[in-house]
Amino acid sequence: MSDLLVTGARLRDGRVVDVHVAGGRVVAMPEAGTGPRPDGVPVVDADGGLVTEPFVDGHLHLDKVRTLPLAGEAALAAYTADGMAESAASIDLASAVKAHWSVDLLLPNVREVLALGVEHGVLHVQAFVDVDSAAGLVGMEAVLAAREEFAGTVDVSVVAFPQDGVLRDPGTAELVEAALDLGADVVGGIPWIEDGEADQRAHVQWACALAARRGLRVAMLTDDAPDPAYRTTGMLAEAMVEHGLVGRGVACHARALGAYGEDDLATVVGQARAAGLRFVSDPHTGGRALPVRRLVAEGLPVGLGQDDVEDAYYPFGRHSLLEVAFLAAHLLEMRSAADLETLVDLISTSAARVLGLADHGLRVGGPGDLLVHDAVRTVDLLARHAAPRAVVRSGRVVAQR
Ligand SMILES: O=c1cc[nH]c(=O)[nH]1
Repeated sequence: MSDLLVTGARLRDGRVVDVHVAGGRVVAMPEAGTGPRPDGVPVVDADGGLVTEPFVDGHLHLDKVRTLPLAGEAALAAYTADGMAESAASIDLASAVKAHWSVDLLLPNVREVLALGVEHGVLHVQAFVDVDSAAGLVGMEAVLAAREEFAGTVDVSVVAFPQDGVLRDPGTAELVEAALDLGADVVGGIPWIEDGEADQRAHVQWACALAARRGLRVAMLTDDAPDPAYRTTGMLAEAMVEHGLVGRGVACHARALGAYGEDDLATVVGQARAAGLRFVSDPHTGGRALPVRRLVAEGLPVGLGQDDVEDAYYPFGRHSLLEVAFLAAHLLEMRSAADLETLVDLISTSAARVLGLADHGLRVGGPGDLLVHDAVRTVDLLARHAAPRAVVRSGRVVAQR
């Protein structure tokens, strides 16, 4: 909990202020150069550059980061990903390499990618961690250890994620319970990969009942294929209402919604609103994306996520949410001035709403967490998608260029 003065900070609404942080909280934001200058307090001069909230990664498979070398050439060959077959191929490949997993193998990768995120201003992560018959609790142990190491700098919300299904992979339900006992804080799900609608519904019901019983949130990968026959996003919304989880659920990917006709899409939007369902899209890692612009216009909370970093699903990734937003500007056709502001919201304030982060936001009384950028205009922030000049957590500079 430190004191800091950030001078010449350009806010996204155009005001240029000095940000005074005391005891790790923002205590004043007067017009630049007008407030008292406290003695002996470290100063970061933003010099008229944009200052934003920290970035929030709503969806990262943190256990798998940098495991692409294990999957090898076969994974590269499967990267044509735009459909059901390819996505399923990635799941099978990623599953096969788990036989080689150990905490010693995974933990250095997890650390490196969290540290890379800090350099890029990512201070909140919703981490999906496989718990299934192939991985057991190995990935969970590695990620929980890293969460401990980064406490105070990065907040990692850990999802116990049954990557290979619950009905398809017997024993997984028990492993998810064990992961929650170890310290995972969100019940995960991937209903769309179960065999047929009845099993998909049973998967959603199991996860929501478990979350309700333990007083937790749910976060699921729904309908991760461009096939309008998939219906698990609506199933999730309905089950959230049924189990008293209103406002406590996140659907990631939901790519099938991009293939729905207007009537079906309107139905899911209505169900999501009633359930307080939030969305995370990662348009760069796969084919046809969730209709983000439409969901934002409907007032539903949406965030973007990195999804994967150098694994069987995606060969790139620097854990840079500005890079993700830059790619989304192309893939979602969002390049007007208003769209660019929305994209920055999707990796900061709006993503914080998706994860239910109460203590996020650059304001007097808020946390002393902020990013100082070189860019002066939002368009330059996205065009350069560079690491921030300074990354500040609770008034402490945790990364600097
Ligand atoms: O199911 C999925 C999709 C993307 N990345 C994963 O790790 N799993």
